[in-house]
Amino acid sequence: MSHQPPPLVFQDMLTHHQDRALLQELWEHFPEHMFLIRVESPQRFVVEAVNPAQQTTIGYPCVGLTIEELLPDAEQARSVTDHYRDCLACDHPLRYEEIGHFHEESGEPLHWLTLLVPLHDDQGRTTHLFGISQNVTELRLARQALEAQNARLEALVAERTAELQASNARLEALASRDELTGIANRRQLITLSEHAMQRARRQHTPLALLILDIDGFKAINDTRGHLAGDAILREVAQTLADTLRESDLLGRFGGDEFVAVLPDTRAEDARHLAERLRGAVTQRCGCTLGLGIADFTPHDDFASLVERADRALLRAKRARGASR
Ligand SMILES: Nc1nc2c(ncn2[C@@H]2O[C@H](COP(=O)(O)OP(=O)(O)OP(=O)(O)O)[C@@H](O)[C@H]2O)c(=O)[nH]1
Repeated sequence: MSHQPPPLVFQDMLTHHQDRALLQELWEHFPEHMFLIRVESPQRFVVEAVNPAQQTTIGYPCVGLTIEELLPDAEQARSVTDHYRDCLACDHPLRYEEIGHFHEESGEPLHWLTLLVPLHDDQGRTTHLFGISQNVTELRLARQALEAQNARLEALVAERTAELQASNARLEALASRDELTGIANRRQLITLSEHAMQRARRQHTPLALLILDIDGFKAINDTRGHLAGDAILREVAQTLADTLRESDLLGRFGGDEFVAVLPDTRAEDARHLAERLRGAVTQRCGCTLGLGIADFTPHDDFASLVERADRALLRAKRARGASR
C-alpha cells in the first residue's frame, strides 16, 4: 500500500526552502525538548536526534542510544517505550504525561507533557517518532500544593461543621432539658406531647396524662433548705423516669409539678401506673405525690388535657385535706 505524505502545512505560503528553514529554526531555538526516535522494531527504539534544548538537559551525547541506554531507570524506560508502542499501535499523534529524569542522581522527579507524532515512509511504515516534551513540573507541583491546600481546607471545614453540629446539639439539649432534673422541660414536653396526641388521634389509640405534684414541698424547702429541696426534685424526677416506660413522656411542668404523657394507655391502666409511681416515690424519695389524671379525647389539645388533670389533682388534694 503506498502512503501519500500529507501536504506541508505552509505549502501555499512558503517555498520548500523556507519550510525547511522554518523547521530548522524551530529545532534550533525552540525552548522545549524536541526529539526524533528511530523505530527499529516495536521493542527497539533508538535516539536519532535531539534538539539543543534537550541536549542541554541530558548533558552527554545520546544520539544512537536505545531508550534503555538513555534512561537509567528501567521502570521509566519501560513506561516510555510503552507510550511509543501505543503510538505505533494507534498510528496517530499521542499526548501523555510522564514522570522521570535523565540522571540517576537527580533529585525530585520531573513531570513532562509529551506530544508524540508517528512519521511514515513512502510505504506507510512508521519509521520514526517525533516528540515534543515540555517540563510541566512547576505547574504540577503548584497543582499538587493547591490540591493539598484544598484538602486541608476541606478537612478544616468538616472539623468546624462537626464542632458546630455538636454545639448545636448541646444547645438543643440545653433548650429542651430542665436544668435541675435533666428531664424534658415544659417547652419540650408540650412539643412531644402534641406529636403523641396527633398519633393517638390518627390511629384512634388511647392516651392518658398524669400531673404529679410533691405534697408539702414548700415546707420541705422551708425546713430543710432549698438545696435539699433541689435534691428531692432530682430524686423524684429520676424515680419517675425509672418507673415509666421508654415510650412514655416525662417532663417538669414547673416548681414541684411533673407531667407524664402515656401513649397507648387507657384510664384504668394509667391509674395503676400512677399508683406505682406514687409508691416508688414514697419509698425512694421520702415524700408523697398528689395526682391528677386526664383521658385523651380527639378534641383535646395539651392545654385542655392538662387543665382536666389539674382539676382532678385539686379535687384529690381537697379530698385528702378534708379526710385528714
Ligand atoms: N428547691 C426548689 N424549690 C422549688 C423549685 N421550684 C419551685 N420550688 C418551690 O416549690 C414550692 C412549691 O410550693 P407549693 O406550690 O405551695 O406546693 P406545696 O408546698 O407542695 O403545696 P401542695 O402542693 O399543696 O402540697 C415553692 O416553695 C417553690 O419556691 C426548685 O427548682 N427548687
